[in-house]
Amino acid sequence: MCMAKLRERRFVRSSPYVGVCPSSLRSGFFRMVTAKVWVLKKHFEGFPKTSDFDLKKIELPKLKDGELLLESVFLSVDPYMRAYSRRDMKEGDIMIGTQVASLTAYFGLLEVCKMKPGETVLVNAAAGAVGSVVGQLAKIGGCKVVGCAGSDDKVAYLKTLGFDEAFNYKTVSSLDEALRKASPDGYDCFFDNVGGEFASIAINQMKKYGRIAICGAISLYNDTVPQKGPYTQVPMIFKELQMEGFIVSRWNNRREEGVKALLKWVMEGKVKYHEQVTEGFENMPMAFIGMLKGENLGKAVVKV
Ligand SMILES: NC(=O)C1=CN([C@@H]2O[C@H](COP(=O)(O)OP(=O)(O)OC[C@H]3O[C@@H](n4cnc5c(N)ncnc54)[C@H](OP(=O)(O)O)[C@@H]3O)[C@@H](O)[C@H]2O)C=CC1
Ligand SMILES: C/C=C/C(C)=O
Repeated sequence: MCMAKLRERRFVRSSPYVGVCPSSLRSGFFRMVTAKVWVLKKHFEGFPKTSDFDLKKIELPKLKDGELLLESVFLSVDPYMRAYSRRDMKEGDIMIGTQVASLTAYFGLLEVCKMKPGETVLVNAAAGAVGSVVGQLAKIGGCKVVGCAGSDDKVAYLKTLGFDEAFNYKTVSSLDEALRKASPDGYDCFFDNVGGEFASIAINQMKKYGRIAICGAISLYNDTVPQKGPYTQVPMIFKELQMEGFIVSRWNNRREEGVKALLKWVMEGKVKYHEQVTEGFENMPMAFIGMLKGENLGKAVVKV
């Protein structure tokens, strides 16, 4: 997701850079633009480091017909920043790039988990952008919601959002016990943002015919060596579970429906959100790394 201000028509460019911020416009016939860019210097080895990125200044190529120049206002610290152009825009207009966080929760819960009123929904990374919306949508849908997150403050936040049960997965003595205590009858739906060990344990506590939406696997993204079991085939068979991975863009043709529904709930106060704002384009790698470490509450964004 990005929010950008239209500075000049005729320029919109996908680039190999992690983040681009046009910083100055030189007047004159050719209107050359310099921009600050974060360049991925080196592919991550294990957990990303600030030294993997380089901040550079570049001169952007001249605009071509049909292109727009966008100046970033807010950037998201996840890898799917996009911009789209509209012919009827004028200088100074604000454009919103692809939004995925809340739509991911909406379509994942409705279409993959197929939640029904009265069911019990489990979500991990629950205080983050996707997870916090999953929990609130499941409440709107008449479900019991169990969430877990990585700090006591985040757990307290989940309670303010209406989660029925919440726990700190980093401090519980047994994840298995914590999940059982939160829902002794097990789980109908599991919205998995984390994968790995958490998912293996949770899958054992699914109810018969439970549905598991594999949204993300953040506990695995920075592994240099693939993690091994415990393996989940046996509970999958005997509980007759359905597990489905998904990418939110599957429902691009229903974005308007999702955005309208979510906006209505936000306006009605039924869906609350929090933004973790890092100030300054220069701090983008730190914001990204901080998000991976769990320093964000809600959606992590950078105010350029
Ligand atoms: N399938 C799709 O179309 C999409 C998938 N995603 C996925 O959804 C998930 C959530 O994304 P998003 O909401 O943007 O990010 P979040 O805002 O949830 O931020 C990431 C959070 O993950 C938690 N986390 C990090 N490492 C671990 C770990 N080892 N174990 C458990 N929790 C961990 C941290 O919270 P804590 O303090 O609780 O540990 C951190 O705050 C990601 O896996 C992402 O890849 C996102 C968008 C679209
Ligand atoms: C579109 C985003 C995908 C993941 C897995 O984060």
